[in-house]
Amino acid sequence: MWVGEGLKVEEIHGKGRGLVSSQPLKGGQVVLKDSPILLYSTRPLNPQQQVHSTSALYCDNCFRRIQPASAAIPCPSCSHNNNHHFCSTNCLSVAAASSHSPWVCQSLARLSNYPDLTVHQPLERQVQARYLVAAYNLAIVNPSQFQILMSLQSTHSGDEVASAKAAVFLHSLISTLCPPPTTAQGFAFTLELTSFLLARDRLNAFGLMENIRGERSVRAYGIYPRASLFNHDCLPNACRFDYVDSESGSNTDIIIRMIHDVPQGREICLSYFPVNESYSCRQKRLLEDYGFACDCDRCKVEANWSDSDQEENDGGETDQVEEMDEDQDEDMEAGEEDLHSGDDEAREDFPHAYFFLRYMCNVENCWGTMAPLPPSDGNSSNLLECNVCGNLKNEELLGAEC
Ligand SMILES: C[S@@+](CC[C@H](N)C(=O)[O-])C[C@H]1O[C@@H](n2cnc3c(N)ncnc32)[C@H](O)[C@@H]1O
Repeated sequence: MWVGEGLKVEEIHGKGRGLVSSQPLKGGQVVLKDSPILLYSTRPLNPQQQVHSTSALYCDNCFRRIQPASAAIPCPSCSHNNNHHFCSTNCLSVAAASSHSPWVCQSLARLSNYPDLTVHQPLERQVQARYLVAAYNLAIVNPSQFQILMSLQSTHSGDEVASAKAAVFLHSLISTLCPPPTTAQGFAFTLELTSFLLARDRLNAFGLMENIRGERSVRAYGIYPRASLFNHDCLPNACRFDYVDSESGSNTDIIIRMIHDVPQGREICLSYFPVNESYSCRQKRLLEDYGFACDCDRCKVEANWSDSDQEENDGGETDQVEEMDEDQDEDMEAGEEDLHSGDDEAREDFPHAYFFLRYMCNVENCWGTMAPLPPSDGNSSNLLECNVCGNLKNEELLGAEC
């Protein structure tokens, strides 16, 4: 499979498949642009349960914010319960032929009127129901993309009893209220398939984020088959950008850019969550949500920290970053060799301080990761962009800012 500029798929010991650089890569270089095969909203199924009455309205096809909300075009089939909206007639007709087919429309309407799901279950279950409807719809409208979904990693993780219960509940609900049409080729609607689909979602979904008045939430989840091949590292060398509110026709694509230079043959990894999380939180999340114990270089170092070191770092490592000796920054260049170099005591205790100083966004409570803008004419850019808030920072001014 061709995955992206300068990347190849390899089996990585203990991790399954992963992506490795097939040539030296430069900081800021775009190594992958990927389109979703599936997108689904995180809104409650019943609009009356929207947590904030002021919550933004998104197009149910392209997931751009609809502004003003009065410009929204309701789906003519489910407008009676005011459930699904589009930003244009084009999005409405594209969705009607794909992600918002008559079966989806009917299924979501039935599910939204079912209190056992919408009142007595957590929001997470309703979002899983949306995902299952989207996945079974994919099997009907685009069997080849459904096969791609089926090829993604699906090892079970976390609380297996709770996951099995959720699968039984959702499967029986869909079987009763809205079974997928039996005409669909290439899949059998079984409890086993439902539970594998849920596991694939847990391990592979990327969140398209929203930031309203500093409060971050996920507006939609997407399955990006090539980006799903990136393994996790707590000190990633690449990070993900999306520009979902942009006017571009491919606004739901995600872009993976290199954070710094890496040589050929190095595994390229993302962090599956903000890099400021403490060692214990990271280990817990990775085990519960992704089914593995992380043994990356950063975890190896932090595993030896004392409890007081851990506590000091819980809730954000920025304090330590701010305390870092500025000389360290001057000593080091952006290249990966430098990130792993250093033999003084401070670097052994906290060799990744440099990473936080340089590549973590310094906007309050953002915790985004910064990567240089794409190089032009083979020259790396001095401007770093935050993948959460879009803040730009000039590398040359880094010392002055800190
Ligand atoms: C999004 S998938 C990544 C691609 C996956 N390795 C594959 O073969 O398709 C996430 C899964 O990859 C594995 N994985 C990712 N990062 C890992 C790491 N640092 N150590 C061990 N396993 C990892 C875990 O099984 C995790 O649930």
